[in-house]
Amino acid sequence: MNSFLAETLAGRTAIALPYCQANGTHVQVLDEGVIRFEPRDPDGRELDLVVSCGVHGNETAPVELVDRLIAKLLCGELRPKARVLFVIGNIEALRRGIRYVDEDMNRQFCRVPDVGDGPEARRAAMLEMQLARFFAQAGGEPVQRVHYDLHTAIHGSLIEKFAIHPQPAPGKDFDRTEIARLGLAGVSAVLLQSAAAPTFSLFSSRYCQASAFTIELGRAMPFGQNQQVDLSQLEAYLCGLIEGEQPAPMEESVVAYRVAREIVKQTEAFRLTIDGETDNFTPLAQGMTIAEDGETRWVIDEQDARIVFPNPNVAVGQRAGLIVVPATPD
Ligand SMILES: O=C(O)CCC(=O)N[C@@H](CCC(=O)O)C(=O)O
Ligand SMILES: [Zn+2]
Repeated sequence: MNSFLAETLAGRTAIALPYCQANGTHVQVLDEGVIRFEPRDPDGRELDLVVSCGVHGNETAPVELVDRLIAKLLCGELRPKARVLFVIGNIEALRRGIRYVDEDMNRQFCRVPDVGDGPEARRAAMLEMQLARFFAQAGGEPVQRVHYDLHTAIHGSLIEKFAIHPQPAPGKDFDRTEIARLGLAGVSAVLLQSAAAPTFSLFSSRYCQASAFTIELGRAMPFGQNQQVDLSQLEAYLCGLIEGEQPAPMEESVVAYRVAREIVKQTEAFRLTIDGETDNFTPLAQGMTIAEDGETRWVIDEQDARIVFPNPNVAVGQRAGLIVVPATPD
């Protein structure tokens, strides 16, 4: 049998009623690239978990990882104790091996009622509905809700695996326990967002009350060329969660940075004055100019600043980089 990913990319999705595997696991394909697994007795579970990947079509290592997890569940090697929803995000972009077809899908979330009519905007709205339904359907006592949106980065990085934790809703705080747990998955840093970017993880955090993270897992490569990206620790961690483990967080294992400023491209004149290939987390000296856009200059006034996601080739109005600084513990 072909893998779930291969069938999905070939356009052979069979959306169907749920069925029950020999080991009691309930399985349902809910849409193209969206599949749910539930234990025989979901009331005893401790976790509802969403793992998404391929929101950017050129970031394939996490998609291969998700496909392996789905295969293990489909053949019965993994028996879920948690409810799990897997999402393969931008299928058409994955087919073409490009970041997006029309617009960056990871800027199309939380847009109700102004949903656009491009393919990414429509897909994002459908995925929001799937997540909202997945979390709302949970019966029994309320359980922990977690969403990991898995990505890889355009550039190299001085910290290979890091997470972005969306800005919490007013009155809420960052989830320190789930941040510390990420250390068990091989993630060594977290960026605490200070503004609401319309990403998939912001959606599940704000609208589904999930502990949500975008996770960067190395460098973006085409399918079959991800040998340099070692996801074994993350894979083992996710298998454990799916099988009902509630691992103790690794205190102090994840270094926290705060997003001090977002560099937003204002016009087509925008340009970086640092090398566009600069690695993520490269330190920036105080006083240096890192970008300009007509009369506007981005000068580093923060201490211990570092650059993350430098990219002058984004659309006007989008983020062209983040300036981050060490987060002081409260
Ligand atoms: O490497 C890059 O420049 C971009 C990598 C990437 O896709 N990052 C995500 C982060 C999303 C977030 O801030 O939560 C993105 O830009 O969508
Ligand atoms: Zn991405």
